[in-house]
Amino acid sequence: MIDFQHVSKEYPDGTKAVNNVELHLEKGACTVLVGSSGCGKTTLLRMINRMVDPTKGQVLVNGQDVATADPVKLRRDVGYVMQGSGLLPHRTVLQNIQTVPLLRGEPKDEALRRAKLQMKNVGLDASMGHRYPAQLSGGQQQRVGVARALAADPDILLMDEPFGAVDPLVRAELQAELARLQAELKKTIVFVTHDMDEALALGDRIVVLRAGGEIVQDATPAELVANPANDFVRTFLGMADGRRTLEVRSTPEGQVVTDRFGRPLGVVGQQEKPMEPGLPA
Ligand SMILES: Nc1ncnc2c1ncn2[C@@H]1O[C@H](COP(=O)(O)OP(=O)(O)OP(=O)(O)O)[C@@H](O)[C@H]1O
Repeated sequence: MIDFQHVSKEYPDGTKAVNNVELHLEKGACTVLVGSSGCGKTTLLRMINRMVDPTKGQVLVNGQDVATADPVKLRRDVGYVMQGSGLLPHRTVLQNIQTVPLLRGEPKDEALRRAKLQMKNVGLDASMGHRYPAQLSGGQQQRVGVARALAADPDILLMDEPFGAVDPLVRAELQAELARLQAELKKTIVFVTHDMDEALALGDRIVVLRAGGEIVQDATPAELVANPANDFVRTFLGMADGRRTLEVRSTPEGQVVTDRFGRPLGVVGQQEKPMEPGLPA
């Protein structure tokens, strides 16, 4: 679906942001690029919709080199959500969400219908449609940002630290909403974060990067936690300090899951798992 082939980016001031990256992103999956500040995540993301052009190598979307695509059309066809939502301040919520459908020449009533549907999809009350972005909370603005990106019905959704500026509770809510939406929509999502918990919550695949856009590990969340490639990944996961090492302890009250200090975190799940499709009952 999206292929980075020997991709490098050197900015005009000589900064080597990304060096010889080889990466394949699956259609319909959420791939999270995770790594500390400045490791090249945003640079990689922006190469997909040509906000940044590589200095070497190629980025292919469905087999086509994006360098040969019209950048304006590409940006309309690829959804983009960023931190701080990037909403137009003098346009209402509904006007913001309708931007791309109207630019594409869709009839006004169809664009409005789609905008209202997307507001509902991201959990925004219809009454907010006529507010301006400054009249919304940070979390609500991010929801509008997601609705705006989805209103264009893109196959690909690029998300650059979209929930970075909201408090932890709202952030967890937004992550859960996105996971719910994605289970239904199956978009190809590329999600950038420096937060490993967020990566584990959302990623079908997680690509761990370090300085210079070097890929340290590309794995499913379970593989990453079970088999971190090296100390860098272990530290980034918080395994080096034991944060993810949980224990099951027997107590007079029953079995309890604790952290490495013995602090109770929860219990071992008792819920029945749904049967795999196709297996005999
Ligand atoms: N326009 C630019 N000109 C020069 N250097 C740049 C430019 N944009 C980014 N860089 C540099 O390229 C490197 C990678 O930046 P990038 O924004 O891709 O990293 P990041 O992993 O997304 O970081 P963050 O998590 O802080 O957003 C950094 O060293 C950054 O300073």
